[in-house]
Amino acid sequence: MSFLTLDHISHHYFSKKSYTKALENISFSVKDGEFVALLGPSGCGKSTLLSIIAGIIDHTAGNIYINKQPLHKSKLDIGYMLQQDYLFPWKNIIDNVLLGPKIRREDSIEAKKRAADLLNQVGLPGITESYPDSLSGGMRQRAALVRTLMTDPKILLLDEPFSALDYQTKLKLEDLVWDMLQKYQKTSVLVTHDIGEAIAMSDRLILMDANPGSIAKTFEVPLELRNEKPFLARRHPKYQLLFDKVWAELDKNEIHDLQPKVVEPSNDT
Ligand SMILES: Nc1ncnc2c1ncn2[C@@H]1O[C@H](COP(=O)(O)OP(=O)(O)OP(=O)(O)O)[C@@H](O)[C@H]1O
Repeated sequence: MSFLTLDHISHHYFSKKSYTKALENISFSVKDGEFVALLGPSGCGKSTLLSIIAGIIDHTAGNIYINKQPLHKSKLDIGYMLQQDYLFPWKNIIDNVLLGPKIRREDSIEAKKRAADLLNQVGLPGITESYPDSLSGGMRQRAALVRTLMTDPKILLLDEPFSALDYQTKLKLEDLVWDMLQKYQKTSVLVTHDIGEAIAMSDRLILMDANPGSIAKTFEVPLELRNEKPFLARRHPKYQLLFDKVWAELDKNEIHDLQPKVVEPSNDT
């Protein structure tokens, strides 16, 4: 059943002198518990789309539904994980991850127990009193994942969360995040430039084209890959087959002009 529905979403950025057609007519659905990856050239509107789903920016046209409710009426929490962890450097880890429950005035003893349990699950036991500056990039992203999960979001938006990490840490974190999202049955949308990451982590890939941002093609990930953790999925023969198909499609789309489509207003506007 569809949990998140985007129905003919368009978005234009306006300035005094021009406007940019960032997204045009984007429609797709994400099922409850499904993991979808958005892939496409720089500037095709992937981050804009995530910001629209998160309710951070208002789209110009179209409708978004979460669990059949219009986005602005939905009371469900949406979690956001970004390339940067945005942990507050002046707060220790436990205070950083307890920020969400504190704002929501949740029971602090219960929240602390949950935080300790989650920190344990992501391999960060005993760092509750540490400050972000004393942790590695991978550890900080693990803490950021716990902070995101603390509010028990029904939908998780992941905007290149591993792109600032070294390769080995990135592979480990892909497995960890995939595990946690499976365990807690989250509906997830991942934005990435990494074809391998998209195939290894998701159930379905949506390939976007630029100028204006639109959907070029959708690929279902074979069940054999979806049932494996990302690291093992990368070693499956069907992984390379799908990689080649996606690569060919992206390559084909490279003929498109990647400069943003800036439309100058005519004299009568
Ligand atoms: N605040 C803004 N004002 C005007 N134009 C914007 C703004 N933010 C993004 N754009 C333009 O909208 C288009 C889509 O940008 P967006 O950042 O969503 O793409 P993206 O696919 O996430 O890019 P990347 O992969 O490089 O992160 C681009 O042409 C960009 O220049």
